[in-house]
Amino acid sequence: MQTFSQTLLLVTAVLSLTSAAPLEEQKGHNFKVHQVRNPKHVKNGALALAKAYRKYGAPLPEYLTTALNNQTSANTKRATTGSAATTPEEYDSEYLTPVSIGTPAQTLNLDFDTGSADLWVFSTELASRYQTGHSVYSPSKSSTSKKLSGASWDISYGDGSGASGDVYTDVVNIGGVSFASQAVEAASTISTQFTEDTDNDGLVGLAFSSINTVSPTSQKTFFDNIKSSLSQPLFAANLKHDTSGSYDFGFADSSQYTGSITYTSVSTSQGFWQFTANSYQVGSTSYNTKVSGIADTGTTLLLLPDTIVKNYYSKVSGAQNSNTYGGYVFPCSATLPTFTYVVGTKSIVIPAAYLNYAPVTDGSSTCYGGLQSSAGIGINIFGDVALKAAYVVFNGGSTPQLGFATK
Ligand SMILES: C[C@@H](SC(=N)N)c1ccc(Cl)cc1
Ligand SMILES: C[C@@H](SC(=N)N)c1ccc(Cl)cc1
Repeated sequence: MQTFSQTLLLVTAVLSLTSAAPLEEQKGHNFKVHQVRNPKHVKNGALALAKAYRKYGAPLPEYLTTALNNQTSANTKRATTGSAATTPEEYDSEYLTPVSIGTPAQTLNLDFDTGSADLWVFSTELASRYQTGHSVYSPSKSSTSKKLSGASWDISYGDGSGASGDVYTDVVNIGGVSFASQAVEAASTISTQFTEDTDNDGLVGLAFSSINTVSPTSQKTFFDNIKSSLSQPLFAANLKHDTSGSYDFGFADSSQYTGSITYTSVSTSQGFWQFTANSYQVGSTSYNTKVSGIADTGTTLLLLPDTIVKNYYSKVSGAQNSNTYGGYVFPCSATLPTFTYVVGTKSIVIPAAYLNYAPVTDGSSTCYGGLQSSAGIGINIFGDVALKAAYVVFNGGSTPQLGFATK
């Protein structure tokens, strides 16, 4: 409810905002004075109004203080960006990225996984035989570690692997971007897939925090924690075949892709970066059918419906769906077609070489396909075989989106 004097003030303030008569008329003489509006000046009614209130020594009404505060937080320019090199294991089976944890920094090589939301690490809480050969997180050696009282975690992945343990908060730095109180999930148990993977020291979950497994209070991913401080609320995956690529935070690196980035909508309902490709191609044959799936850096292969997989391997002489090897195999000498998925109107072409994943066992002349069936999973998975053909932007803005560019 405004008093008369406040209304008077408001009227005065508004009048002071209206443009005054041109300077030359005001001064009476006729020489042309050419005023140039400051192109940089952003009109800001709330600020001008507040100035008028202050000029008359009147207290600011609540709505005005609120407006100014909202602007201040919005105007606080996000400043940070960062970039970390990510290096493929043999056959591009996974990509490992150095991450610094604690004070002094303990650097571990972690698997960035846009298909899960837990940051967990090999730790001193594991039986010593499982620590051998790994970099492990030792909370007791970090002056900034804090035990998250009563918290535990237990994760199972689609491939049947898993891990569990308790939780600390500590400073985590990735590619120069730091967060002081990141939930660091220390493993005290890990499955055989992890005990056998001697280079992987844990995972950084980059899916949505809604699927974090910490109990009783779920924790935020590193990306969720740093998002508001980034120049732009996004990260990008630039995975490559048989050589190091990068994870970029807060910016899309235009030196790393060609043409434009095509953005497409994301469903976060299952906690994943789920999107829909409009169509696909096997070689030059186009199939006009939509394919939904998740952008998942933590899964090695491209896992799609049987119909698509059958269309693909029908073009590969000697291909068969092997019970022995659990998927489509073919002679390593076979000529493979490319596989294309279309995001918006942008075609992402997966080179044939990426679709010859690896010999079924070292030295074999039978090779395992990079494209396999998603039957039984319940969701299609655009894993590394698909993502390493693109520069992929994971935009966590108010409406999350995925962006794809060729490179
Ligand atoms: C979503 C991924 S797991 C992950 N990226 N953390 C997945 C689910 C189910 C299967 Cl069968 C294989 C992989
Ligand atoms: C990301 C998860 S699940 C998956 N395989 N897609 C995982 C499990 C086991 C290892 Cl050794 C590495 C990664």
